[in-house]
Amino acid sequence: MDAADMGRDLSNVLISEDELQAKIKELAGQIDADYAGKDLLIVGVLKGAVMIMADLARALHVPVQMDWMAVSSYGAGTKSSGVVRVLKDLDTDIANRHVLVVEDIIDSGLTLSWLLNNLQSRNPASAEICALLRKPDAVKVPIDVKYVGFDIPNEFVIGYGLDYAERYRNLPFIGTLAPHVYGGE
Ligand SMILES: O=P(O)(O)OC[C@H]1O[C@H](OP(=O)(O)OP(=O)(O)O)[C@H](O)[C@@H]1O
Ligand code: HPA
Ligand SMILES: [Mg+2]
Repeated sequence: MDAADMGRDLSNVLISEDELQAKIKELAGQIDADYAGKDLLIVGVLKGAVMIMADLARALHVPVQMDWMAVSSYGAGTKSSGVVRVLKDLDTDIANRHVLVVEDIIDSGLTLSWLLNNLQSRNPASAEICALLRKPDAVKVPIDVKYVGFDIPNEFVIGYGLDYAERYRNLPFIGTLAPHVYGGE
């Protein structure tokens, strides 16, 4: 796929690279203040959270350790299957640790609600969520999110870690997908 193909697949740019980076600095400032003097473990949820984890971690000033979980509920489609599968568990024992889960998006909320329950059963000192994007109109399970970057409309988005059928993750901005790509009008 070349740049022209990529351009035709995009419907529009929802959040620019500059807006993303400014928001990440703002979130990092809040996290720095809240976790000052604490030992923080940030947990990225593969694969969508790779970009936000990499940029957020570099914007933080508090010392952190990084770990990763891989879960999948979307497979290759644009709808959550509702079934969360753990593809890779943490390497770290999180008992008595301050844990901040870093996610690219809360859509239905099914993934994070399941994940938070799972992590809480391991007795961390605290477990909070930082999500770059949230779709308020799509949420099916209420989730207590401490840090949110942007509330966005209920449309399928791509870029900055977010994929459609494993593509577009490397776009540096968030865009919406043209309906022709996934079989719409
Ligand atoms: O709130 P929900 O409706 O549960 O959707 C959010 C989840 O779906 C996506 O993951 P996906 O299963 O596509 O895996 P990926 O990160 O590897 O793309 C996204 O990265 C979140 O983890
Ligand atoms: N885009 C990409 N992946 C997703 C989305 C989305 O809008 N919602 C949940 N996973
Ligand atoms: Mg996905």
